[in-house]
Amino acid sequence: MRAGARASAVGNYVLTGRALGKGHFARVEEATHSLLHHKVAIKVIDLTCIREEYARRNLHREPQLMARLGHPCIAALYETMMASRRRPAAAHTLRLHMRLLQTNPLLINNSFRCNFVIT
Ligand SMILES: Nc1ncnc2c1ncn2[C@@H]1O[C@H](COP(=O)(O)OP(=O)(O)OP(=O)(O)O)[C@@H](O)[C@H]1O
Repeated sequence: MRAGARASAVGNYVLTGRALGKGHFARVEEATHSLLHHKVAIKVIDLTCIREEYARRNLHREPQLMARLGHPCIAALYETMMASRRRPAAAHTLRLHMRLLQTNPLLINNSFRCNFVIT
């Protein structure tokens, strides 16, 4: 954990303070399960940044797809969680708890090809 950073918990997971990456609407952070001690990646999607009605309506498509897939190229999804700091009824983040990939998932080894199409 970074010097001066405070440990914060998401359910049973404690954020380690290590940022794994950043996408358009999300940041991805490393966390450790407080009882099982295994590490996961938590993708925190900021719902307040999503303005398009289409994107809001289809918010759960990514996790629904992830939950159906099992492949070494795709991080397994463990759990999803809607969260709000103040009002639980007005969730402002969607969190995806997934397998921590040890290498950058965007670097694809030339000797390995994914032979499937997601429709
Ligand atoms: N399961 C994971 N384990 C380790 N690092 C991860 C994992 N998932 C994502 N990351 C890191 O976080 C970065 C951002 O992930 P995210 O899924 O938000 O990005 P993206 O797909 O590139 O962006 P977007 O979905 O906004 O187009 C990735 O490029 C990767 O470096």
